[in-house]
Amino acid sequence: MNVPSDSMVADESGLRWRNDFATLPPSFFTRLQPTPLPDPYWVGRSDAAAQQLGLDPDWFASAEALEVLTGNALLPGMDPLASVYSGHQFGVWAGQLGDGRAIMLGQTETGYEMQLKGCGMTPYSRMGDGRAVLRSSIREFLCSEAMHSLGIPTTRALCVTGSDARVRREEIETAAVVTRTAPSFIRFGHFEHFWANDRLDELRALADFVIDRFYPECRLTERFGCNAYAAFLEAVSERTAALMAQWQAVGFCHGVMNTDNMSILGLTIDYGPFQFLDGFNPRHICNHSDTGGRYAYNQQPNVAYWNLYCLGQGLLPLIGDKEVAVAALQSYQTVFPREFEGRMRAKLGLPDAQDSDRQLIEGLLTVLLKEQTDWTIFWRRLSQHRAGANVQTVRDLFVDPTGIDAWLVSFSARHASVSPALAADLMCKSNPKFVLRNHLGQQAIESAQRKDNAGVATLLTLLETPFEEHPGFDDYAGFPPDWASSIEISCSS
Ligand SMILES: Nc1ncnc2c1ncn2[C@@H]1O[C@H](COP(=O)(O)OP(=O)(O)OP(=O)(O)O)[C@@H](O)[C@H]1O
Ligand SMILES: [Mg+2]
Repeated sequence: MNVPSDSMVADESGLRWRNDFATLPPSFFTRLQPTPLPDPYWVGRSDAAAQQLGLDPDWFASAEALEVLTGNALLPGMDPLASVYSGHQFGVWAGQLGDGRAIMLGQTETGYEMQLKGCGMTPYSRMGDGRAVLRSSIREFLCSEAMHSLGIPTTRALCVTGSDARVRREEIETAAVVTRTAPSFIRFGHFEHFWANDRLDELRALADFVIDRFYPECRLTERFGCNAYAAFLEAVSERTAALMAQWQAVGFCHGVMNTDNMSILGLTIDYGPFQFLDGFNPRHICNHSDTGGRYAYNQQPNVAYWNLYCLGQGLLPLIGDKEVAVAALQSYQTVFPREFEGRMRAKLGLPDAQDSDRQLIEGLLTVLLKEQTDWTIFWRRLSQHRAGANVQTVRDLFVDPTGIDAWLVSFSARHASVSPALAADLMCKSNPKFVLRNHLGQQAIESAQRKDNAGVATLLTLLETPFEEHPGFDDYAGFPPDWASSIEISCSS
């Protein structure tokens, strides 16, 4: 393996490396090298993510990139490390966790951390093997880029590489590595870790690190008696509320909302057993391991709030007053509904708010619930109807159209004062035609397991521009086939 050297010299990748996270005290991380995988091959690559990083396109296509992004070589200036965190899993304190299979290679000068997921064991691997399998890596890769293109805050994925190295799960599978990027991978669990271990100096160092880089406005607050840590908690809570509104509006189920999977920046992080809703079932549970439904679709906003309480508990020694910490969490209760209604209004093509909108939204959800109408297809057909298509395409989605007919009357009445062109445009930009349904991912995975990566590339193209029509690809925007309901996605990855 190459030895890293001079940190700020641009290398062949076109990037200059630094690592702000490594300036934190040594108790935050362990420096270590990824464990190589034999004979890596490309599975999927996102040129859009590469461009965001400022990565040289020729280098990204090179054999060296394949080795570096599998963890088999380092570029000069990379400073690989795994970080420690703790967390609550399924509502229970789980103690120390950490990057058990993820290693941060460094941070680009443009401000993105680059992390390999599945690149070998770390001191935080516990019983795990440090690896990720091909199927879960493809899902993470595609969904990261899909969410980004939907305008939903997320960690991104630069590429997936595979290897024939064998990995044991329920059965023998092959290994893969996803390269992820984000301004920071710090989670609520990082704060909980230093709180639980009574390491207040480190807790403060972490909070200051995050505030200075990502929430500098908290230093200027006059709220909470000029308490920057309380303002920080409030800001994280509001970002999280906004994220939850986006998840709910697009029908995204995360599946494992443990506090170690909650980003301090309000990003979607850790694509495991996620799913986009097919039919509208608010109680839908996407994670086969979640037998109690803790992370069901309709629980997500409440669970996020619960997780924010855990973060608040972790920050309490810095905030200094429990009542202030509780007050800092209060705005979640107004920001989430406000953001959710805003997102739903956009889906309905309404550029401004009226008091009756909540009723319109709730009325629609009741109608969709009755027959568990397909979430994505309904919204797309409604958008097309507003753009001029016959309303019958919407009515066809219902065995008994009585409810939707009544609702469409109030929808039309509400639209009487809205420009049709403006409404149609807003709806077509708010209601994607393409989302990463389980069966689409599954088909691409099965091809990739036979070393045919064309399906991954096709899906990536569609998901990168999910609001466009893509003539000829309607099959990817259709109803899930019957066999889709038998796909079981669990925590196994
Ligand atoms: N195969 C594995 N080897 C080592 N550690 C693992 C493995 N799978 C999961 N872990 C660790 O178990 C904990 C919980 O796993 P979880 O599924 O939430 O995370 P993950 O998918 O590995 O990673 P991330 O949250 O970074 O996307 C984390 O500390 C994670 O690093
Ligand atoms: Mg995780």
